[in-house]
Amino acid sequence: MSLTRHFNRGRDLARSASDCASDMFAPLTVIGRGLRVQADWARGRWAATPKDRRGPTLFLSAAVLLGIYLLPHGPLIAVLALMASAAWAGRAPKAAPAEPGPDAADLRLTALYAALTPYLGGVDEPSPLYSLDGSYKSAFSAWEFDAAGRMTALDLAYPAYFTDTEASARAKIEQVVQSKAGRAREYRFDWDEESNRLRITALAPLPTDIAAQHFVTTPGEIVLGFTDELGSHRTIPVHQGGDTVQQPPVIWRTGPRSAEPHLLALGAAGQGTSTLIRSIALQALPYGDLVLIDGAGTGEHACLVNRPGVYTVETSLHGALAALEWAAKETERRIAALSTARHHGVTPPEDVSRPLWLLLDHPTELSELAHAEGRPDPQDLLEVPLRQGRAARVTVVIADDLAARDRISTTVRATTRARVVLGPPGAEAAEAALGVPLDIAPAAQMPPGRGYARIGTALPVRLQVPATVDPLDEEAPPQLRDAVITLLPHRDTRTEADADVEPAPTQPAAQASVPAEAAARGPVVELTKDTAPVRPRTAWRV
Ligand SMILES: Nc1ncnc2c1ncn2[C@@H]1O[C@H](COP(=O)(O)OP(=O)(O)OP(=O)(O)O)[C@@H](O)[C@H]1O
Repeated sequence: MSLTRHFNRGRDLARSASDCASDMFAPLTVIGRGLRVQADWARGRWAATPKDRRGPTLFLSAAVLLGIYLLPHGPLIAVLALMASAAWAGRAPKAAPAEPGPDAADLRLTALYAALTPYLGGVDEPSPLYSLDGSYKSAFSAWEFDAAGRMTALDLAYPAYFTDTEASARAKIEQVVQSKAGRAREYRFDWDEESNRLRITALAPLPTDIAAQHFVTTPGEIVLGFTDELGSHRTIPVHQGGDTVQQPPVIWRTGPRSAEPHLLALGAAGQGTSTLIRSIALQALPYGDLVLIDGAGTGEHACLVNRPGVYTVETSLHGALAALEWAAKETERRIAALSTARHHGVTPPEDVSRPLWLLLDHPTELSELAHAEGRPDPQDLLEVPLRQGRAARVTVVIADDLAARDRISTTVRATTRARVVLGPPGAEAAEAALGVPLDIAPAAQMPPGRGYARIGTALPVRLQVPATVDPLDEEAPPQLRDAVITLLPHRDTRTEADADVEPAPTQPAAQASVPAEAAARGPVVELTKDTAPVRPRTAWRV
């Protein structure tokens, strides 16, 4: 042990002595190295001097040395000059500048250029924009990268013969760009077909922390969600993260003057179509009445049961058929009443002008059941409200699974001109859901409630639905549940007093008075999953 200590101590001493010595003798080392350099130089010169000139050279050198010797302090000056020049020649050579590392942007753009070449390169072209031995600088004119080295924008040219009018050709390019630039983000593709240029922009994520709340809109306007500044020129004040900020909403205008009186929302499973229905219901209830059909029967809309203005929340095929038959007759009754009022030049009664909402969550499940049982398809019963509902202020909202889009009836597809798709859709599914190809490449993963909306013939815009959780979902964050409870008609608590439900009128003639009664009735439901009944009201039982 002690031997090791001695050994270590000795080694430390030796190391510090050598450090000291090297510091002390550093000037001598430099001069010595310089003298060696000079000697090498002199030897080289001597070897390079032709033999016949060596004698005169030697003689001249000797004469110079003699002259120096004879000068006052000549030898001392000569020695000092020699030492100084040796110190200069022997100084440590400058470290060679480090080779610049490869530029990340350069590498990424080169990789993207190479990946696009098979799709945009011309085989027989004399000077193609894209070729195997070409440079990205020939086709890419501008680019931007963020601090993390990720591409945020790119401007590129493509050859005129590229079939930029074909959705499938575009989709291939968009797929390549997204795979090279990172699938975690969304990209907007602006194809300038006239000048054969493509502008690619990476899109910042939309905020996901906007909860259900009272939005500042006019009656008939429904906030489907929020978008970016490209998607809306309007902003509304929103409570977000404990503050009030301005956010651009996606507004859907309903009512008799709306060109898009009905909405179809499709979404991948778990991406938030039921949440969208709940969000619409909460915005519609202050101004109208609603019938809700929950085809999946999951009870996700039980919080609306027996609320003022909510006629019914149906989960069974039987109840759904009864409710929809009533809705069809109610639409016809409203049309007749409106036409009579117009004929007599009087204001239509309030019960025909109060908006009526038919909200159907996963109706294709009921369609399948109806088909199996040989009963009428609930979607067929929507024909009258869909076709004549606009004048009668009857608005239909249908939400279903993206995978069930083929089971959506032709009438529904033809009459729902406001469209939403939630979740990351493929190019084909997006086109089927929105009616036009999507010029945005969705991120591989999207939070619930994220998708795209298209109102009428406008271009699709990005959409984030406000977080409108089921207040009966005990796993949902309490503040989000409370936000929804606050908006339910007759804001109350989870301990609302139980009360007998007044029997609804049973005569068809009395159906017109249902809205007024529904509005007048007080809170009657206890907000718990066990006791909230989901049952049809007797008014439209068949
Ligand atoms: N906009 C949103 N913000 C926050 N959370 C959301 C949003 N939309 C949905 N969620 C959450 O995602 C989950 C699934 O939502 P939801 O039930 O609405 O989806 P869905 O599409 O109807 O599902 P399914 O098709 O399986 O019935 C729920 O926990 C819900 O709270």
